[in-house]
Amino acid sequence: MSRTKVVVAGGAGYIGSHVVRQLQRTGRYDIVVLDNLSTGHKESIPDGVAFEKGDIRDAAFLDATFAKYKPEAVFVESFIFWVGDSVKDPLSYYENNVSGTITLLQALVKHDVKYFVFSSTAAVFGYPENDLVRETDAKDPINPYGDTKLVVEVLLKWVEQAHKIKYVCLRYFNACGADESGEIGEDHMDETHLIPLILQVPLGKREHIYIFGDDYKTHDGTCIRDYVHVSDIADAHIYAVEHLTKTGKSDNFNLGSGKGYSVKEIVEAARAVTGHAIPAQVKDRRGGDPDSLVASSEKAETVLGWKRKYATINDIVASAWKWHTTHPQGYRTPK
Ligand SMILES: NC(=O)c1ccc[n+]([C@@H]2O[C@H](COP(=O)([O-])OP(=O)(O)OC[C@H]3O[C@@H](n4cnc5c(N)ncnc54)[C@H](O)[C@@H]3O)[C@@H](O)[C@H]2O)c1
Ligand SMILES: O=c1ccn([C@@H]2O[C@H](COP(=O)(O)OP(=O)(O)O[C@H]3O[C@H](CO)[C@@H](O)[C@H](O)[C@H]3O)[C@@H](O)[C@H]2O)c(=O)[nH]1
Repeated sequence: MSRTKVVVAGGAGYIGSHVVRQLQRTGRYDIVVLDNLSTGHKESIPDGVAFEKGDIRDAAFLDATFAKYKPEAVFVESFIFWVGDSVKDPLSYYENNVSGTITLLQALVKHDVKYFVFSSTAAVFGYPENDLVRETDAKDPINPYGDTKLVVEVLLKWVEQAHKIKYVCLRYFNACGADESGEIGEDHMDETHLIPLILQVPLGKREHIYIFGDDYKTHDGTCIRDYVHVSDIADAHIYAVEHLTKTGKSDNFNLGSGKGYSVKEIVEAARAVTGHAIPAQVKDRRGGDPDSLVASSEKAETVLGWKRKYATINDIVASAWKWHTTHPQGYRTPK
């Protein structure tokens, strides 16, 4: 069987590196990672995967890379995404995320690449109108980060019409956990995500976890989110590209689990997994946090055939714990 040539832009980052692993495990893809290493890690790229260091905003670099590898599909994980920063510095967000994706799409057009899988986000919905967020729900981002994703989603419709590029937008809810091998995981400088921050307590890196607000309209007052294992999210990329090659139909999918957990419940799960007391202190709310954000995953399951392997929050947290205990300094941990 012939192998499909794919480019993973941002493939050295947290989610991108897991997409690369899952693609590689199928044995059906020739993979090239394209990454400027602004937040990614070269050490995450496994043997057998080509790497080109460069920027998605650099048309000449993309031209040379696409001419060399002749990809049939491109996956995009190369966004900057700290929500707080996006409010303070919207221009950098639009420049990297929107302008970068436009330059990338121009390379797809020039090199006749047919398929595009885009890393979108729950943040396109802003404050959700329903308990379970469906693909058809209103989109109204409340920060520049979410808006850059929505701009690209809309842009893709017109690019498809003009240039016949077929695309899938995957809207990740809260990505977490780490690859079963224990070799790759989450290593963000200035981490803001809840689960890695909680695990810094049993690792001895912080004394307690702050809970941002306990006066939300939820059963225990803390925010509810939909935590999905990063390898399950990565698998969805394979379903997405197979869907595109089989049906030629562009589409958008929410990637969640249909079940939300409160911040307090995540802290409890981490206590159960690590056996550590993990002290928690309640602080003021963080700006721009909706009470609850949980996805219906029905469409991804029925249309793509997406199946999640990680069913329980404890399994998800345990996989993150395995990565952090073996890599307390992330990729800088001496071997
Ligand atoms: N982590 C989450 O919970 C979550 C949830 C929803 C959506 N997302 C989206 O998923 C994507 C990946 O998130 P992540 O957590 O893996 O982030 P990450 O920072 O770990 O990975 C991003 C990668 O893209 C690279 N990159 C950034 N700008 C680039 C550019 N201009 N040119 C080339 N490479 C560039 C970085 O070096 C890095 O390797 C982002 O688009 C993010 O918005 C993440
Ligand atoms: O020290 C902390 C860190 C976070 N939280 C709370 O934990 C929840 C989860 O926060 P975090 O892990 O930062 O994720 P989100 O802000 O929900 O954002 C993630 O999930 C979104 C989709 O749901 C994506 O759009 C974003 O890119 C991704 O960072 C939120 O209620 C936070 O207020 C705390 O209480 N204490």
